[in-house]
Amino acid sequence: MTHVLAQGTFDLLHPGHVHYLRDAAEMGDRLSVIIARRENVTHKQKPILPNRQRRDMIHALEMVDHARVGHPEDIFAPIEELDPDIIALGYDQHHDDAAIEAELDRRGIDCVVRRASPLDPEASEELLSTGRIIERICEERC
Ligand SMILES: Cc1cc2nc3c(=O)[nH]c(=O)nc-3n(C[C@H](O)[C@H](O)[C@H](O)COP(=O)(O)O)c2cc1C
Ligand SMILES: Nc1ncnc2c1ncn2[C@@H]1O[C@H](COP(=O)(O)OP(=O)(O)OP(=O)(O)O)[C@@H](O)[C@H]1O
Repeated sequence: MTHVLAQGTFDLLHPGHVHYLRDAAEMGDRLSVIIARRENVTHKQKPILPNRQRRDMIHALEMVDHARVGHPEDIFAPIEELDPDIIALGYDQHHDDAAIEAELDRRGIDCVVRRASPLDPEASEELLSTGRIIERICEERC
C-alpha cells in the first residue's frame, strides 16, 4: 500500500484544490492531508476560515482518507507519525524539494517528494486561487 501525504492552507475551497488532491491520491492508495495552521501561514495573507473548518472541508472530500490540522512548530512531526511513502507538493508551493528530502533523510524517514500538476491556472476563466477569489469578492461586494 502506497501512502501519500498532501498539505496546504485550503482556505475557501476551489477546483484547483480538488485537482491537487485527486492528483496526489492517484500517486498511491491512501491519501492523508495536513492543513497548515493559521499561525504558520506567513508567506501570504492569513486564512479567513479557522483551522478546524478547513480540516473538516478537506476531510469531506471523497479522495481523502485522513485529514488533520498540522503541528504548531515542527512540520516533520506529523510526517514521522504518519510515515508516508510520497509527499506530494503542489505545483506552485514555495517549498524546496531537496531541503525536504534532506530532512527526511536526516530523520530516517523513507519517503520521496513529488510535484503535482497545475489545473490550467492561466487559461481558465475560473477562479482557481483563494487569493483571486478574495480579490473578486472585494471588487464586487465591498
Ligand atoms: C511536508 C510539509 C509538511 C507540513 N506540515 C505542516 C504542519 O505540520 N503544520 C503546519 O502548520 N503547516 C505545515 N505545512 C504547511 C506549511 O507550513 C505552509 O504553511 C504551507 O506551505 C501552506 O501554504 P500553501 O497553502 O500556500 O502551500 C507543511 C508543509 C509541507 C511542505
Ligand atoms: N489551480 C490549481 N491547480 C493545481 N493545484 C492547485 C491550484 N490551486 C491551488 N493548488 C494547490 O492546492 C494546495 C493548497 O493551495 P493553497 O491553499 O495555497 O491555495 P491557493 O488557492 O493557491 O491559495 P492562494 O491564492 O492564497 O495562494 C497547494 O498545493 C496548491 O499548489
